Amino acid sequence: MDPVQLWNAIKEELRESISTGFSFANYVDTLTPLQVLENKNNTVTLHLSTNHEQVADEWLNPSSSYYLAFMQAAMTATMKLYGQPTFIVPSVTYISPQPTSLFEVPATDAAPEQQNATDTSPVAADFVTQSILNPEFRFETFVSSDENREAYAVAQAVADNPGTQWNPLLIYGGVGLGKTHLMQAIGNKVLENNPNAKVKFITTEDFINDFTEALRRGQKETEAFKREYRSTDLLLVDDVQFLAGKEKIQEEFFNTFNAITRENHQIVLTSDKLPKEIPGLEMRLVTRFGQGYSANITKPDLPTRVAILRNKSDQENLNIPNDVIDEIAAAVDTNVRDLEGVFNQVAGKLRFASQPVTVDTARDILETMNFKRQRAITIPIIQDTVAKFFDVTVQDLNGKKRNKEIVVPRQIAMYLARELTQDSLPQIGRAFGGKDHTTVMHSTEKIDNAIENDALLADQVQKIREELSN
Ligand SMILES: Nc1ncnc2c1ncn2[C@@H]1O[C@H](COP(=O)(O)OP(=O)(O)OP(=O)(O)O)[C@@H](O)[C@H]1O
Repeated sequence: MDPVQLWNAIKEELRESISTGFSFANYVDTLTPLQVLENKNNTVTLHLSTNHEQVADEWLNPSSSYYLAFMQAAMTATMKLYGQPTFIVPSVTYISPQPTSLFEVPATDAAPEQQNATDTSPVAADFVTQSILNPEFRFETFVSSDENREAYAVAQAVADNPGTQWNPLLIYGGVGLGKTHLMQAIGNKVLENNPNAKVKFITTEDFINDFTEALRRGQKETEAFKREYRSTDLLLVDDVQFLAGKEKIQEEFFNTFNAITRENHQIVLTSDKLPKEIPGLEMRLVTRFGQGYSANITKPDLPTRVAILRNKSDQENLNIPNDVIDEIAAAVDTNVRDLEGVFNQVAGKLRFASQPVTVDTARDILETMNFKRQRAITIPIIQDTVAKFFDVTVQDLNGKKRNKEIVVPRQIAMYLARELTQDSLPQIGRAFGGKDHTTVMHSTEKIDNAIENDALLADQVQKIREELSN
């Protein structure tokens, strides 16, 4: 969730309750969004900062705060707009005092160069985003599986020996699949090994905002921005696809990148796609981003989803029954974030409602959260249905027999697995007794052609499809 966007939405809500003018300008507009953290207990923490001690006091003391209740109400209303039944917790950090007193409006209109014309002392970059690592994002809490094994291994190698071989490390893949988790695990590990290391985690949006703000403030602040970023031992930048099409930012990013890697310091990037597929990313950045190691993370298959849920249940000492875990894992095949969302609801029921969680409870939760209540179609279900349809056994489908009575059903089962599940070719191959992905490819092509030319076979495939969807 983007902190700036979220904060803007909350501010819109706040306008309903806090009168615009004096109060709003002093207690709301003086807050800067830093980061949104999604917590385990189905809450979200919005980190805000202020340079004014009095403002921080107002938001941090529930007993004396006048506005906190309004803030809380605005946040809850906003999260509903986001379609999430989530509570949000504000966390306000007070960052070094500014020379202005609380109710003074800073003289932003004066040209910064004029203000500082004779002053040559360096300026602190205290306006840039503060780096906050989520302590939960560690290697120990990450479930390693076929879909992320390579990324997991190289991330560990980078954490143990930053700035050596894999620089930059780029982790890429779809939303909610663990890219940020792995990236921050590197940061946490590096800090564990060397608490004095300068580790900076930011989103690309933070980088853009910080640079824009530095430019707006003037030359000394721009220098301070450069010093701050270029002196990091480990720079972690999330979602570099958002650099797309921003020429001036890309130039600054390029220079930052070069300054850090020249010192043999480490950079880790995440992206939703490979750099060469990011439209509007300059060639020199495409080349730089690809010069270290690029590791892909793909969607977790069913056994991995089960393992992630089991792991979370154990970590939180919840003892969730296996059939409940299977039900959730089968229904939520989008990404790990969604999986965690459902898990948190179940965990909440166990903790706060102190009621046993059954498969029916899980189904209700899944339905409320718009996940299909019926079982997802998985490879074992397809194998079972196809085997019954052709009167062969699942062992035959997974075995090596080459007679036509077995080969055709096996190919049809692979074809349907490709069509009806999210599993990759290698995953399907493995599920059919450890076959190579080329065998799966060959089988799906064969059935594809046969459907065109063989009406009987096309009809059989259609009947199985219908059976599966019932
Ligand atoms: N393999 C895994 N083991 C344990 N937890 C995981 C795993 N993969 C993802 N998660 C959890 O899923 C949630 C989403 O992961 P994360 O924020 O790292 O996704 P992302 O790939 O960075 O997504 P986005 O592109 O939307 O930022 C986090 O709470 C993370 O801890």
